[in-house]
Amino acid sequence: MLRIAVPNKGSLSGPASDMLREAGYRQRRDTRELVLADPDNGVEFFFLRPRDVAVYVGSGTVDAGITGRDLLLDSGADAVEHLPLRFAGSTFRFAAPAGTVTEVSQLAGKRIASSYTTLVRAHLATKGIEPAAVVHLDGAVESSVRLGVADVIADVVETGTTLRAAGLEIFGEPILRSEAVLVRRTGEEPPAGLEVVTRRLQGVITAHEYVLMDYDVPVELVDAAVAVTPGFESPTVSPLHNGESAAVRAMVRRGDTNRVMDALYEVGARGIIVTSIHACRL
Ligand SMILES: Nc1ncnc2c1ncn2[C@@H]1O[C@H](COP(=O)(O)OP(=O)(O)OP(=O)(O)O)[C@@H](O)[C@H]1O
Ligand SMILES: O=P(O)(O)OC[C@H]1O[C@H](OP(=O)(O)OP(=O)(O)O)[C@H](O)[C@@H]1O
Ligand SMILES: [Mg+2]
Repeated sequence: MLRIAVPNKGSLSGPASDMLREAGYRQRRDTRELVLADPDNGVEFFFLRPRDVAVYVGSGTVDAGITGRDLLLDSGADAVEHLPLRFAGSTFRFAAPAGTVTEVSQLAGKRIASSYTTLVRAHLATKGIEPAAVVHLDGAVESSVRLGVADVIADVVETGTTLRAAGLEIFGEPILRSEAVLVRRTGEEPPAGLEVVTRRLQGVITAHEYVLMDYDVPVELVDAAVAVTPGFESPTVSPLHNGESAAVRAMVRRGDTNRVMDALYEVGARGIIVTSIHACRL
């Protein structure tokens, strides 16, 4: 059976299990369950700390796992990104009290607190900057400056709410753009069975990111309408019974739905209907 590590806690845990469930896999009902077999699909899930997932994958004790790109890079484990999963998006950034440190070059000689110290050290090394110290903290890193443990932090930023509440401001370019990722062991062929898991997860991502759009358009306007909705490969165009119009079906990015409907209406399409995709395999 393919062994897959899944975060047992934290912000990745819920969405990771939801995604696997949507891909047709059994997921645990009780958060105290540590292992769950899904024999029908030939997979066994191990619920592990998100920070440890890449370590298990790198050691070869599990075949693949879901973690954050930031956690993967910080772990230094022999694991590589296999598939970005498009949830838990965040940036990893430096921040300091307003006006104190405003450029990365000013980090020389400063104390920097983070839960991702390997990542921070590696980043500073590429810039040739030597800090006074890189202080490892487990969490609530935003409080470290006020409490006098550090001058600057490097932390996960999603909305920026936590930073603002702590009176901190980001500076410099993002150190990293992170999201949840499926990881596998470095330098090995993907293990047997991972291809099916990958295709299923890709199907879930596509079903979330795209909608199906149907519309009717006079035959002489089909080319203009199809230019607005080119679809994945090419849209399906079927003749209507009246012989004057065609029915068109195409996949459209969910975020573009209303702009595309406006454009189609302008072209002359009518009866535009948008449907969510429940599942797909491209
Ligand atoms: N607010 C957030 N938005 C998006 N991703 C986040 C957020 N907070 C943490 N993450 C991501 O979650 C992963 C860290 O998971 P981890 O469980 O260690 O911390 P957590 O989600 O902050 O949970 P906790 O602090 O409760 O242990 C990283 O990949 C990080 O980028
Ligand atoms: O930009 P925001 O939307 O505010 O989100 C980012 C915050 O969310 C996470 O914190 P969490 O609540 O998990 O606490 P932690 O620092 O103890 O991990 C992360 O570590 C940041 O602190
Ligand atoms: Mg956290």
